[in-house]
Amino acid sequence: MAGGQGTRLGASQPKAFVDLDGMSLLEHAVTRALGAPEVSHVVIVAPVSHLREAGAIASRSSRPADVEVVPGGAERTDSVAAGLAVLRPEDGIVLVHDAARCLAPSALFSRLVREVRTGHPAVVPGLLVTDTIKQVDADGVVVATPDRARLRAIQTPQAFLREVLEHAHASGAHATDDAALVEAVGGHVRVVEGDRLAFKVTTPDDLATARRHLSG
Ligand SMILES: Nc1ccn([C@@H]2O[C@H](COP(=O)(O)OP(=O)(O)OP(=O)(O)O)[C@@H](O)[C@H]2O)c(=O)n1
Ligand SMILES: C[C@](O)(CO)[C@H](O)COP(=O)(O)O
Repeated sequence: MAGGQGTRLGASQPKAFVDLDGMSLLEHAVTRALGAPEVSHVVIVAPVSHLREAGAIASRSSRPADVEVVPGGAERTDSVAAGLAVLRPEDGIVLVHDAARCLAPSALFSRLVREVRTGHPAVVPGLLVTDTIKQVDADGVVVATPDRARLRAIQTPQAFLREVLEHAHASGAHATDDAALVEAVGGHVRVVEGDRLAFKVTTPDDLATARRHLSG
């Protein structure tokens, strides 16, 4: 998913096309996705304004025949739907990934596919939460302190049996992640150990963190 604008990053171009050590975030993400032997087809969902740039990334990737580009939609869910619409008949497991999580390693893609193959229809990576999280009302008054041991900070790639994800999207609902759509239609979503490198570049600080990771 590279169809967002990256408003919180505040760069002069959409976030996925911002440079990170000589390569855009999107190119880092595509390179790592293609590095997983289980990944046979990549669909880049890009802003209408950047279809050409996305096409160039597809062309210079390690497997250009397996990478295509489609225009995204207004919200992330619309962009995912645009990607689902061009899946190939043989695409049985779908990984939905954010270009913003550009350093998620190939091994994480492979591990998620393996989890789906062992019989879990929807598998997402998550990290233990290290802060105490409080639920507040509209006035900022605490209404609950959930048990931290039961909380996970969810990442991408998120892996699904294709029919499970298509069924969830057919509901027409919107959510910030695809697992929530599956949950909303009564599907079982399993959380497995995430990867610190799969953090999301949202703000300029996150971009600086990504640069530090790459430099050593
Ligand atoms: N209409 C959209 C919105 C988001 N995304 C993608 O979804 C991922 C996660 O979204 P986020 O980090 O929130 O990206 P943006 O929406 O671009 O950021 P912002 O909310 O700061 O504008 C990103 O890789 C983004 O490109 C997308 O494909 N289509
Ligand atoms: C899909 C996601 O990256 C999982 O953590 C996240 O929900 C995207 O949310 P955002 O609001 O678009 O940043």
